[in-house]
Amino acid sequence: MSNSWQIKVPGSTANLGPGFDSIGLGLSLYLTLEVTLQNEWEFVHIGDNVPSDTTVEKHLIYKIAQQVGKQYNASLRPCKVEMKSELPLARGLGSSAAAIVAAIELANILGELNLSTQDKLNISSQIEGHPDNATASVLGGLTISSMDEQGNVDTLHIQEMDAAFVVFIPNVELKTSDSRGVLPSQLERGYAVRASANANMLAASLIAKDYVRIGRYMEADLFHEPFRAELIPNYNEIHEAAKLAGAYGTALSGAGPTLISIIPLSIQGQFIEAMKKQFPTHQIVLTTGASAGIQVTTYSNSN
Ligand SMILES: Nc1ncnc2c1ncn2[C@@H]1O[C@H](COP(=O)(O)OP(=O)(O)O)[C@@H](O)[C@H]1O
Ligand SMILES: N[C@@H](CCOP(=O)(O)O)C(=O)O
Repeated sequence: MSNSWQIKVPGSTANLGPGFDSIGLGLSLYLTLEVTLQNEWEFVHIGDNVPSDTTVEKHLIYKIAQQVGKQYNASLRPCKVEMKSELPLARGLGSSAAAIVAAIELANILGELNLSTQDKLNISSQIEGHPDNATASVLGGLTISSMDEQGNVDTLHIQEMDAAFVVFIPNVELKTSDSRGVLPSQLERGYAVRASANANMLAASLIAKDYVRIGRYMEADLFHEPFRAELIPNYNEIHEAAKLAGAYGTALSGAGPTLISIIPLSIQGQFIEAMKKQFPTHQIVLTTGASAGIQVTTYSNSN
């Protein structure tokens, strides 16, 4: 019988501009949990990018895992969870969605729930409130989704993107809830129609792999970026510099404050070098789409 597992979940960038609350892309930056059965629950945090508090009862991963266990009338075997992460918190790289997806997988293992992929998509998107990050963390790759009022998620999953991505992470946090707080509750119809047309063109360009158009429409959002831009350090400067250095386009990553550029694979080295010189206070990271979503490795007990 197994007594330890590794759960590895990719972070994600949501929206890609006008795909607000719908489009997500898994990134090759990971949250990793090493799980070992023991008599009591325990969380051990390793390195940066993890909350400073490790109290079991308040831990997001513990709370979500218990909530999911309860939903399926299953009790979870206690365990030690050693957690490390490449996803800075509250920066728009889907750390909360990755944590929720990891917690659902944890409940799935410890409660022997036998969840299907569709169950994981539905539960994680319902908890997040929108399916963009959660579906990308579950499946990897690019996801285009809609969630109905009952919380049923329909996702179209596109695996490969022939481009690289560069994230510009500022040294400040911005909670997704705060960044959603500046959005208007209503949009005038003509404005909403233009916003929706840009989102349609982004989705069509992603499926057609028309990278020039992908870049153009990533920069044509009307749903959220116009209202969030003033919260984002160097919003205009990074857009302009990235375009001059050869990016197809740049958008807010999720709710921000990170910005993300999509660039041709051929210019990766020179692009990073130029951006690091121009934005020395940002952490600038070259990444790619994650080819896989949740990955579970089971270690069998030799005793
Ligand atoms: N691995 C984790 N373990 C526990 N809590 C986490 C983890 N990752 C994220 N969180 C919680 O989620 C919050 C960030 O969520 P959010 O504001 O939605 O930003 P993000 O864009 O990073 O998802 C953190 O401040 C923390 O409370
Ligand atoms: N569609 C959401 C995405 C939030 O992503 P996060 O990575 O910032 O949590 C939004 O734009 O609010």
